[in-house]
Parts: sequence; C-alpha cells; structure tokens
Amino acid sequence: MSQQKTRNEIHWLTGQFRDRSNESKYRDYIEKSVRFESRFALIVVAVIFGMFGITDYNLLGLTRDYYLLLTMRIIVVSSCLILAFIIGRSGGYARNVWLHALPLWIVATGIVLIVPLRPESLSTQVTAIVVAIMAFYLLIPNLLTVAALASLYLSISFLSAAVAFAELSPVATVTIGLLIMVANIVGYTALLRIEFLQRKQFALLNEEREQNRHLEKEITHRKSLEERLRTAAESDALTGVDSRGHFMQRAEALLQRSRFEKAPFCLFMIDVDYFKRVNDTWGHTCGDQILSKIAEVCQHSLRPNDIIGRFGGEEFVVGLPNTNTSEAKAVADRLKDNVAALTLDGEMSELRLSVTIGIAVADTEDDDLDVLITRADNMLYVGKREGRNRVVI
Ligand SMILES: Nc1nc2c(ncn2[C@@H]2O[C@H](COP(=O)(O)OP(=O)(O)OP(=O)(O)O)[C@@H](O)[C@H]2O)c(=O)[nH]1
Repeated sequence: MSQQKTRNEIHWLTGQFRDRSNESKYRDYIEKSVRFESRFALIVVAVIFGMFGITDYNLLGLTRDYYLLLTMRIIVVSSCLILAFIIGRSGGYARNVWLHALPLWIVATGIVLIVPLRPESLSTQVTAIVVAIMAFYLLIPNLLTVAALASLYLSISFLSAAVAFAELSPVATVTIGLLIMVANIVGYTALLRIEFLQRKQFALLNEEREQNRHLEKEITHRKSLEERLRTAAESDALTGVDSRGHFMQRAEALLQRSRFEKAPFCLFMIDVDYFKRVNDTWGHTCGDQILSKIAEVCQHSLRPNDIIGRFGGEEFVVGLPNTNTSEAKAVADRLKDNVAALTLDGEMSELRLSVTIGIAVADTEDDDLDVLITRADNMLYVGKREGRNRVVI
C-alpha cells in the first residue's frame, strides 16, 4: 500500500508524478485526448494569429514592415498547422513532448517579432501577451513545465523587445513587467492545480482497477477452492466413485422419483472377497490400487443412470433406477464377471479377484433406503456364507 502511495506522489512544483513510469503511464493514458485538443487549439491559434494580418495592413499599408510581418505570420501560421497535423497523427505525449513544446515557442517568437515592427501598438500587444500567457497555461494542452518555460521565454523576450524598440519608460517597464508576472503566476497556479487534480483522479482510477483485479483473482480462487471442496466431499478420494454421504443423497432422490413414477428400484451391496488376504500378501498400497481398479470395473459395468458409491472399506453400493429384478440380476452378473476377468500387471498377474453381490428390490411404498441397504446387506452375507463370488437376491 505504501509502495503505491509513493508511486502516486505528485511533485508540488511540476504537478507531475515523482515516479517516472507512473508519469509515463499517465501521459499514455491522456495521449488520445491531448492529441485531439492540441490539434484543435493550434488550428484556432493559427487562425487568430493570421487574422491579425488585417490590422497590420490597416496600420502599415503595403509597406516593407507589413510584408515582413506578413511573412512572419505566414511562417507561424503554417508551422502551427503543420505541427497540428503531425501531433494529430503521431504526437506521443509521453515520448515526444518537444513536439508539443515547439508550437508554443514558434508562436511566442512570432508575437515578440511584432514589437519591433509595430512598436506604436504596444498597449494592444501587452493585452495580447497576457492572453497568450493564459492560453499557453490553460488552453493549449501541455505539461506545466513546458508551458511555464515557453511563457517565461515569451515574457522575458517581449519585455526586452519592448524596452529596446518601443522606448518604454522605467515606470511603464515595471508596470508591464508586473502585469506579465501576475499573468504567469495565475496561469502557473491554475495549471498546477489542474495537473494535480487530473493525476490524483488517474491514481484513484488505477487503485480502483488494481482492487478490482485483486477481487476478481480472489473470487476465482474461492470458486476453485469451493469446487475442490465440493468434489472432495462428494467423491471418494481413493476410488473416485461417490462418497457414502453423496451416494445416500442421490439414491434417496432416485428412490423417491421411482416411487412417484411407480417404477422399480434396486440396490446392490458389493463386497470384495478375501480382501484381507490381498492386503496381507501384497501390502496396503497394492490393496488400494486393486480397490480403485475394482471400482473402475464396477462403474464401467453399470448403465449411465445407475449410481455407485463406496460404502466403506472394500464394500461398494449401487443404486439402479427403473430396474426390475431380472434386469438387476443381469447387471450384477455382468459386474461380477467383469471383476473376475480383471487382470493385474506384474507380480499380481496371477491374482484372481471376485466379488459377492447382495441385491434388494424396492417392493412396497414403505421400503426406504435404510431398509433396502439392510436387505441387500443380508443377501450379501448369505452369498458370503454360500461360498462367495456370487449374486444373491
Ligand atoms: N488396502 C486397503 N484395504 C482396505 C481398505 N478398507 C478396508 N480394507 C481392508 O479390507 C479388509 C477387509 O477384510 P474382511 O472384512 O475380513 O473381509 P475379507 O478379507 O474381504 O473377507 P470376506 O469379505 O469375508 O470375503 C481388511 O483387511 C481391511 O483392512 C482400504 O481402503 N484399502
């Protein structure tokens, strides 16, 4: 936060960000509008500056001085128009600041050159100077430092030209000097304030964008965390089938629906035979791998609408909506055969696996999920007692 504060610090004298990269970003940000405004302002300045040629003619007639003034005005006007065109196309405010400074210096030189050619109209020119200083600061979009330097150049050159060519008295020199100074102070202060406020607004906008980006990242992170938590809660970590809790929820919903639709519903309890031996012989890690393989085989032996969950240990539970007794028997046989056909790699290739399956069919409206599970469990134990590797209904 304090790093951001330092980055957004504005120099009290220049009205620019102390941080160069931030200042450069700000100039890039305003470049488009500055280009447009500069072009517009330069065209207006060129037109006004050119129009004063009419007053030159009225005062001087077709004299040598008039032609000199006219030449100077044509140079200033065409320079402004050319620069307006260039700035409009490629006036990068961040890198080509000189391009924005150049018209100010050209216009300032043009104004100063009027003094030796029309010294008798000095009072009008003083007014024009004050207006020009204000325009430099406030109307022509520019950096405070650029505007201030050009204004200073205009002020000092004008005053020197006035003293040299218009034979100013010391009192008049001081009065005009003070007037120009005040114009500079007012212009400088006003532009400093504008620069300051605009950069503050830019900094606030950036802060807001940064916070939004941060928030978006946080939301994405939380969403993925939520998703991971949900998956972890809903599925069994080892086998990837439904966790017991999630299976119970889904099975309950399927059972209700079957009742509503008056459709049959079956439930399997599946238990891997002699799994303790597997663990004892090959170790728990191999036991885990085998369990997840069996779960995979079971899943692939079921139909898309059937659901399977891990009930605990080496026991799985399956819910079969829209399934009658004979269909359930067929599915269970297929599942049992697929497990029996399962071959493992390496040292365990000789190992033959089998499962015993107990089936319960929802008969009456009163058969709830727990009743079905108990009944399927009983069938499972019958199967175990009768020698395992079988399906019992
Ligand atoms: N590797 C592994 N073993 C498990 C896991 N959960 C339970 N078991 C083991 O499964 C075995 C179950 O043994 P028993 O309940 O005696 O049953 P069984 O040996 O399969 O014999 P029957 O079910 O009677 O055919 C135990 O040794 C448990 O430790 C598991 O997540 N991973």
